[in-house]
Amino acid sequence: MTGQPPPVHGARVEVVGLGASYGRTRVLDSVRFTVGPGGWLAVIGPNGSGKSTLLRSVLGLQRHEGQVRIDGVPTTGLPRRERARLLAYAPQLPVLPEGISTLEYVTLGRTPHRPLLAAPRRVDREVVADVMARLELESLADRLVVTLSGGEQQRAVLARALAQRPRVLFLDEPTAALDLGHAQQVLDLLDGLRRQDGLTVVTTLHDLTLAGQYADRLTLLAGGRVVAEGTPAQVLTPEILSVHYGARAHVVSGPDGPAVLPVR
Ligand SMILES: Nc1ncnc2c1ncn2[C@@H]1O[C@H](COP(=O)(O)OP(=O)(O)OP(=O)(O)O)[C@@H](O)[C@H]1O
Repeated sequence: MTGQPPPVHGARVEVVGLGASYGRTRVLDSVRFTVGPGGWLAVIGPNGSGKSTLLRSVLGLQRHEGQVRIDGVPTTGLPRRERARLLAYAPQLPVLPEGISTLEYVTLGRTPHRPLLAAPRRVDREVVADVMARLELESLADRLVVTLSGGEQQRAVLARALAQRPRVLFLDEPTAALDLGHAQQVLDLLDGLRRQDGLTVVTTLHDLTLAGQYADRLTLLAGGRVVAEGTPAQVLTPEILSVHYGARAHVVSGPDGPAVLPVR
């Protein structure tokens, strides 16, 4: 492990009246949530409920209505570079560039912080080395990033987002391609960053047990609307899972939050 990079401080994210459509099909309506510095909000919901569209809208990557404020400042007025210094995003299905190494790919995360076309500075190299060590990517540094396995690519995408040293991190299904140990490693890393540095974390998560054990608030989307929100224990109930997922499940409470056990 290398020396600690300078700390970042999380920001408050407020989303009000968010709506989005694809053509004439409305996929998000009147969505609102707030997450404070150091908070971890997991957006959950069945397939097609609008989770990815919500993240993309909040990041300004998608046409939408409504307002997104970071520390009270509407993001619509923020220059793109300033927005990239505040907010980082790891998409569910990233398109990785051909012909560049994993190290070069992760270093792209430093772009918003350094002068255009300038070579990486010492601080950039230190931040990149730190996140690559934390995500066990050092031995893959020289491999073409497109040749990594699915789970290795997912860790590289997360490393690039962390190298950005954002104040808010948006992750779409960050553990989808990871085995259980690597999923816990990534979630523990995020948990450490939010507790130590106050990084604000917003993730979508299909694994409801992991969502319940790591996030401090859950927002449940169904049909593009918020149908439940609160602490994991408030949202992860057998009734809510039955109504909105059509799922049969027991919910077992544990010291780190509820665990969802599917019932045959
Ligand atoms: N580019 C698009 N054009 C048309 N419809 C789209 C497009 N992208 C998404 N949709 C639709 O919008 C709805 C919400 O999709 P979205 O990907 O946001 O859901 P999700 O909750 O992230 O789903 P999943 O859990 O399956 O990843 C779905 O009905 C989807 O089919």
